[in-house]
Amino acid sequence: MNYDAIIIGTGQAGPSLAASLAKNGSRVAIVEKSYLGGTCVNVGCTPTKAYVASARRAFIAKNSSDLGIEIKGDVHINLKAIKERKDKIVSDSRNGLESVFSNNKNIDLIRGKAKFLSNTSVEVNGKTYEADRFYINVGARPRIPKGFENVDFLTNESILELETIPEHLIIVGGGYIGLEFGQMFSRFGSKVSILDRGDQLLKHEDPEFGKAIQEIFENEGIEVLLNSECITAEKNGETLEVTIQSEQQKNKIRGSHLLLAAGRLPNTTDLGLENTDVSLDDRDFIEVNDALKTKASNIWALGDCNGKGAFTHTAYNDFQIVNSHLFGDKERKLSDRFTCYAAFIDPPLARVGMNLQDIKKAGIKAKVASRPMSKIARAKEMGETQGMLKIYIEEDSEKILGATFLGTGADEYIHTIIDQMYAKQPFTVIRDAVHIHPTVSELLPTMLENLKPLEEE
Ligand SMILES: Cc1cc2nc3c(=O)[nH]c(=O)nc-3n(C[C@H](O)[C@H](O)[C@H](O)COP(=O)(O)OP(=O)(O)OC[C@H]3O[C@@H](n4cnc5c(N)ncnc54)[C@H](O)[C@@H]3O)c2cc1C
Ligand SMILES: NC(=O)c1ccc[n+]([C@@H]2O[C@H](COP(=O)([O-])OP(=O)(O)OC[C@H]3O[C@@H](n4cnc5c(N)ncnc54)[C@H](O)[C@@H]3O)[C@@H](O)[C@H]2O)c1
Repeated sequence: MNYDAIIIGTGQAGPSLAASLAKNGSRVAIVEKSYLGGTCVNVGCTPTKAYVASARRAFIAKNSSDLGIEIKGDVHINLKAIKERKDKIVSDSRNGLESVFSNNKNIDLIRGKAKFLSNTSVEVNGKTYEADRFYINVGARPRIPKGFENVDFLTNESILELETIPEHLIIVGGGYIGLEFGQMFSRFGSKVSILDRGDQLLKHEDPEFGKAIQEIFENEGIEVLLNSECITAEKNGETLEVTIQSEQQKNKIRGSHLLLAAGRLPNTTDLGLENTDVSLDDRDFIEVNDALKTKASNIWALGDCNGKGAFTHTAYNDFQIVNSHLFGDKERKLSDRFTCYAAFIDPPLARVGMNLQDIKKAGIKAKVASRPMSKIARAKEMGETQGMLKIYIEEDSEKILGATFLGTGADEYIHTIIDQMYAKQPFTVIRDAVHIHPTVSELLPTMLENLKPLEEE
């Protein structure tokens, strides 16, 4: 069977690209080996944020006496009902995608696992399909550390299938996945222990943010064990035992359930890429240029599998870049993208561009605007004063280098900074803007009136 283009994977870039190619007259096939919608829709952003919302309601129900709200009696957490709500949101999204494909006569959906036979052909379920161009959007999967293969562990996929709340959830990994699930299950009623081999939570953030999050988690009753390399696990009756190597000693921690949140690996090593000109880097990510083209002139790689981002918005932006080269002004490129993301813990941590460590490493002369949430009127009114805001400005250009916000609503007002960075305007534009009272955002101009040298941080 011959197509103009074949897309492998229905994650966050593939479906939009299929629709655009089809709209512009191409005959397209899109191959999917699992559920339509990929990680984000089925086992990533969508289900976890639905659970985060339930967990926050539970927390508020149990912890509002400081605002004069007392709930007498038990707050019951019904994980089965929480899961049913999540399943409905996920299946609505998945079904929406199914109908996009079935209603488009230029798109064939092929169910099965694709493997390249050459630069111009793939095999799916024993059948060969040829195309002029290929777009790889195969995503990533959980990394299972050595020593854990033979134990009954959970991943971000299986934990979302539980219908009863774990008594004691041990989590290996203090990154986004570990923290989001950790706080959520603690709020559902599990005892939670988060273990990381590093010396702080969220290793990509400045240490003060890792520390602040650790404090917030510990205040909620979550156990955080740092400098703890988890080397193996075994089952002893109903109990799971994880062996930890820390400071020359071996310890054991026991719990009822074990979640592995120890990073993700790209789905690139069983794709038959050895039959093509596509190359992988030393971490098995597909190597691409600024327009996401691989070393094969007719094959592009988008989303998590190219290692240029690990988020839904970066995968979708990859689609926008490729699409601009196909049907637009051909001007969009990877190197124009600023790193930005949020960890959807409560309060959320949101980040754009450089942090203090990055700036120091790059030797850039910079100033900082900062404010603790405890000095923000709206946060006080809401009773949510945990966290702090930092914005970094390059001294010479007056451009914003980056910001890290930890605080209520941070995942929304970080966009004030993101947009300003894309607008390539000096920080003085925000400094002189009038923001609405009472919001957290209204303090951003005030913060920028008080820049300090980095050394005073
Ligand atoms: C628990 C969790 C929470 C997350 N939360 C967020 C969040 O809040 N915000 C955010 O921005 N990001 C979040 N992410 C990350 C986000 O889900 C991913 O970055 C995003 O889904 C990547 O999209 P993608 O298109 O690259 O690949 P994916 O969405 O992973 O899609 C790849 C698809 O390709 C298919 N596939 C793979 N190999 C083949 C093959 N050989 N043949 C056919 N099909 C194949 C897979 O089955 C899959 O459907 C989260 C991730 C996890 C795990
Ligand atoms: N809010 C979001 O946008 C969001 C949410 C969840 C996941 N994600 C995506 O998923 C990706 C993966 O997330 P993740 O949290 O699994 O990975 P991560 O790389 O962010 O964190 C993994 C952590 O596990 C630790 N670790 C690994 N092996 C260990 C061991 N044997 N013992 C102790 N600690 C160990 C590492 O030190 C690291 O801190 C992220 O890069 C992110 O892009 C995004």
